[in-house]
Amino acid sequence: MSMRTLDDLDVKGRRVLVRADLNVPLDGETITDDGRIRASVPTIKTLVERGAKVVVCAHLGRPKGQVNPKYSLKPVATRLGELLGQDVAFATDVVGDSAVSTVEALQDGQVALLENLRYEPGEESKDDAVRGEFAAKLAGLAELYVGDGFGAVHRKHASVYDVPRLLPHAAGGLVVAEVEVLRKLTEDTERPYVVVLGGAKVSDKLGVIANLLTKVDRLLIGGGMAYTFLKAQGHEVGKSLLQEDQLDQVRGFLDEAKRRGVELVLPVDVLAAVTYAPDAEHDVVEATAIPAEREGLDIGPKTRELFAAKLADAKTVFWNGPMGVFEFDAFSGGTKAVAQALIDADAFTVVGGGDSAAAVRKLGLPEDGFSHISTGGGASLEYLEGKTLPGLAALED
Ligand SMILES: Nc1ncnc2c1ncn2[C@@H]1O[C@H](COP(=O)(O)OP(=O)(O)O)[C@@H](O)[C@H]1O
Ligand SMILES: O=C(OP(=O)(O)O)[C@H](O)COP(=O)(O)O
Repeated sequence: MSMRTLDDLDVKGRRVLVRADLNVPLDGETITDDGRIRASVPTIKTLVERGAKVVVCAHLGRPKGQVNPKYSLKPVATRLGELLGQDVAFATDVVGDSAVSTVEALQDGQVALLENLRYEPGEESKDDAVRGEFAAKLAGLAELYVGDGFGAVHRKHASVYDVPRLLPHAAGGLVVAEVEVLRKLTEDTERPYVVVLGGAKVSDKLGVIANLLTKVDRLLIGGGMAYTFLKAQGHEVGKSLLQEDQLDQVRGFLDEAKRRGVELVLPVDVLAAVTYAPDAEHDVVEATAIPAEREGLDIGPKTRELFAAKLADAKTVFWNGPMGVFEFDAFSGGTKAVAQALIDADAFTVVGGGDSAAAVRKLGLPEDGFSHISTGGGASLEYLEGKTLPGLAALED
């Protein structure tokens, strides 16, 4: 795949729309981890230094086509300004009057951020015409496009897929760097190759498993992902996260893993809590005996040891998705144990995903203990499957 880079665009004095992934965790209006904003800074800085008028666009959370102040990018504009060392003008809509006037007021070397793309139903629409109409408005704000939101390149969304078809475009430095590392993971995979999956985006990420089973030697499943597997094996999971409509699919994965000789490793014990809260009363229980009124919020001590043992001899590891609700200290031990096992392994180790990367930082683990920390979880997983990602295909020459 060949993608044009920033060096192929003459940006001086021109309005450049940068699609970034600024989907950071928030506690109210406080950004709890700014990793994705930091990762977006080098491309924006390069454009500023080259005299572009930089129009950044991004999504935050999943507001589903509705304006919802809870998902405003305003706090992100402030943080981006601090990191860039210059003001970032904030447009209070995406393609409306505020966006148009904010962009028109930009001088060379200045930066603006548009409000959350996902306030607009056109951004994520499955209808090509609806998406196309919104894409045309967004493209109308700029003369050039830079795709740098690696964490969203697996989404066939207007800002990711359609806009680069309407404007001269290039890949930003973050996308180029991420693809380079992931390509290495697919091209020289030293074995054993172990993938660890967890997190909460269960329905999204179950889809990658069928394909991963053809590539990996071991698949360790923890986090919110594990309970659909335990239930598929016939165990009750109480109030734990569950994707009831995908149980048949998961039974298929269990059979397929057996047929292929892939070790699919599930939790043997969990921390079962009475409620979803930082100070929730909880006990360690067998994964096969979760009480009806409890929910599993972390993997238990035996599982931590089991997963560490399954990672000890790995030569290549990809990990996406926390093993538990790491945001609550009482349920962060499983994630910490798995992260430590990656650090200890003599392997090429890649961590991917906004929350997984945030967890590494929150838990005080050394970022240089991993070969690479990717900004994209779902995007990395789909790349590893060998899929063509819409946002990368759109950037190809
Ligand atoms: N057992 C669990 N029950 C509920 N939520 C969980 C559980 N384990 C992990 N999570 C949540 O998963 C979220 C991260 O999931 P996800 O978005 O899939 O990861 P990433 O952003 O790294 O790709 C975290 O907010 C974490 O609290
Ligand atoms: O957080 C993201 O992905 P990730 O959790 O898979 O790393 C990206 O910003 C994409 O967000 P989405 O999964 O709501 O499309």
